[in-house]
Amino acid sequence: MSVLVTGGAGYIGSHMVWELLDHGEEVVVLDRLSTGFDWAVAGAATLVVGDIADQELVENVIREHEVDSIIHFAGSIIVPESVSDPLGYYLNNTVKSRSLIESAVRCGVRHFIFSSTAAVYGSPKHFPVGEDTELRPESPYGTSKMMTELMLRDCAAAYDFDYTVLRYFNVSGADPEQRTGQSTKGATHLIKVACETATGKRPHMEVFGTDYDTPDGTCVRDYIHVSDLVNAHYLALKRMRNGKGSLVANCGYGNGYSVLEVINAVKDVAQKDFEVRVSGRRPGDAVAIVAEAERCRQELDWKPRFDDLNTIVEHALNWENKLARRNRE
Ligand SMILES: NC(=O)c1ccc[n+]([C@@H]2O[C@H](COP(=O)([O-])OP(=O)(O)OC[C@H]3O[C@@H](n4cnc5c(N)ncnc54)[C@H](O)[C@@H]3O)[C@@H](O)[C@H]2O)c1
Ligand SMILES: O=c1ccn([C@@H]2O[C@H](COP(=O)(O)OP(=O)(O)O[C@H]3O[C@H](CO)[C@@H](O)[C@H](O)[C@H]3O)[C@@H](O)[C@H]2O)c(=O)[nH]1
Repeated sequence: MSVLVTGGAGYIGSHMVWELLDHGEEVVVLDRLSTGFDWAVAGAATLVVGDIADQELVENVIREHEVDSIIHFAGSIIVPESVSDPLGYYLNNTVKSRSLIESAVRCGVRHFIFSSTAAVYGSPKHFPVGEDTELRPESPYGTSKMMTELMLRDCAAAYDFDYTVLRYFNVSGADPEQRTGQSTKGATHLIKVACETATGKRPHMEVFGTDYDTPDGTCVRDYIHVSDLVNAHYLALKRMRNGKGSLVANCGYGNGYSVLEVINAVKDVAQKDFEVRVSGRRPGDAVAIVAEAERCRQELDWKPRFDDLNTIVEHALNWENKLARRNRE
């Protein structure tokens, strides 16, 4: 029996592979290497290079590796890019997920975990945001993920199949042992960008909008350490294997930090000042979003280990320094 990790050469997927291997699971990764890297996949996992919508390939992999569960990370992830390329996002995130789900159903895969996002909520009026809040995505990215959630709900009702939808808030940090981290080229995520600026890879960075209705005028997010996030996936897998059925749960800590607070944390931890320029709002950005995180703790018995912004930043910086050393060698 093995677990198929789609997008396992990417940032979060490569951490998932280590989490599964650390728990003694057999792992097969399917990734087309569009934003991921073959070297990011742990050597003990099998890497198959290909697209999730190649049904012949996917179904062969499922049968050959006796896949009982799929953890589906593969997708396109940049909110503003989805605003300018909605068709690309609906294709890669929605249409291709449908194809993967169909392959799973045809091959009798029993458990499916899906990377959803806080972006399905848009900018909710009340905080923290519980799972039963109305879904009102404000970007094609969020809508593309919401549509996949709905397909999973309907498929679980029709076929012999359980699913877990995990709605991630802002994923950041890196493996504390530095076995993997975020290596994305041309990264757009705030903590990654700030760490690249702190380590001199970028001359300066920008703050997108200081005129929001928030305490310091910048957007507020709930940053979750990637190692805690992938641990929630492992617990969700165990829960489904124990016959507990389908689940939709937020993955965040319930703490909101503004863009400026995050940048200051990076400056403090790196002990470095760097240039920060103020620019206009970025299309598709929600104003503020913070998770109600109780369901994940209760249903999965999830006990986060890195719920601390400075620790997240420290691990992200360690990985950035490792990448910089690697590039110099
Ligand atoms: N990073 C975050 O803050 C965040 C937050 C919420 C949800 N998510 C979701 O988590 C998942 C993983 O995100 P990430 O940050 O690791 O991104 P990433 O870009 O590092 O990883 C995505 C991986 O999927 C692969 N991929 C993309 N399309 C594919 C396809 N059609 N077939 C095969 N492989 C394909 C890419 O090569 C890459 O390795 C995504 O689904 C994303 O929407 C991420
Ligand atoms: O150089 C930068 C980068 C970001 N930001 C701001 O920082 C905040 C966070 O942005 P970012 O790190 O890009 O994350 P989000 O746009 O919130 O989206 C992330 O978090 C979502 C969940 O909340 C996921 O679904 C997405 O995949 C993931 O990209 C936003 O207000 C951005 O405008 C800046 O001001 N400057």
